[in-house]
Amino acid sequence: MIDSVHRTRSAVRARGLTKTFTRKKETVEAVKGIDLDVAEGELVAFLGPNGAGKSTTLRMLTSLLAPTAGTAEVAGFDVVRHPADVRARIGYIGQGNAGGYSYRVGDELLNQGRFYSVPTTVARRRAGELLDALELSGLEKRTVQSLSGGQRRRLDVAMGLMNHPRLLFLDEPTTGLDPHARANLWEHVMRLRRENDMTMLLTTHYLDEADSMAERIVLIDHGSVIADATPEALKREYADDVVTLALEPASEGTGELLSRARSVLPGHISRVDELVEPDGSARLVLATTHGPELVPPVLRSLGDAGVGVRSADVRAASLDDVFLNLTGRSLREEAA
Ligand SMILES: Nc1ncnc2c1ncn2[C@@H]1O[C@H](COP(=O)(O)OP(=O)(O)OP(=O)(O)O)[C@@H](O)[C@H]1O
Repeated sequence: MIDSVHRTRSAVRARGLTKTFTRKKETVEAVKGIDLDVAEGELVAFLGPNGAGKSTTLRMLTSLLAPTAGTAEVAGFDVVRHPADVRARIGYIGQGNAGGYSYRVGDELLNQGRFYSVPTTVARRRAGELLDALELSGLEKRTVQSLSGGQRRRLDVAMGLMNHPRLLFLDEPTTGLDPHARANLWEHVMRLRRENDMTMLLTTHYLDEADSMAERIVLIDHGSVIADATPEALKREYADDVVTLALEPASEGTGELLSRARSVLPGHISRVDELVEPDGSARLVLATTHGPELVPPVLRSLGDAGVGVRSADVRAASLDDVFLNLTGRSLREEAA
């Protein structure tokens, strides 16, 4: 009972959060009045194209950047009026590597502890625990510049956790890492999250990462929230699975075959497209909310009507489809 009350407390609450940058004569409306609630214990990902306003939002929530308008409370404190209270309770892992290149790994962690006023003996113990937890043991005496990209990013995470935060902000934690290093970093971060019961708010360009890691996705475009739900709900609401059926050739001709096939399809299909290859072979492309479940009844109906099916392929709805349907643009292409 107590736990459920505790869990529904708000870790982040923003209303009308706005940031306008003005430089010389240029004005950039980076964030346009975002409302956001993150409950304690949630893992929320900001997903959006370059320049959407994700980092600017994160920097306002971590008190690093003053909003132009609107309010935000983080860990119960107003980010403008009580920035020190906010910073004492959060960890922030920015886009760039935090470690000073010529400093030693161990010293960087102790310096970070000092920055958060963690007593030295506690900081030493904490640094040791984090080095172990993030597979950095034995590297204390190495300089930051001698670490691999993945090790450096793990050091960033360790630095962000020196003050034992319950709320962690990560700005593109895995950008630039190879798939193995990305998976490795996530494994560590998720374990530390479980062990420390942390709330997490992160930004990412990687659709697969947001899809598999985030409990909730806040889709941001041009400084505004365009959707906010679980990955499953977003895909159900804004995208379809695509079922492609390659048909067996028939003597009656491709046009007649396709119209006979179409006429027996079950009702709950959002869209049917026909593809005819140069060699005359035909495919039906069906957009539907429940692709895998649609295949058996479609095969039965086509079979009963004497339409042979050579192969069936189901492509599950993706977050890129969601973004495409909401904005007309592909996140995958913009990221590339
Ligand atoms: N200090 C600044 N001065 C002027 N404009 C800025 C500044 N910081 C960000 N911007 C602009 O604000 C907009 C939002 O930038 P922001 O970095 O928040 O986007 P983002 O979604 O995090 O992008 P990315 O995924 O590329 O990091 C962009 O148009 C950017 O050029």
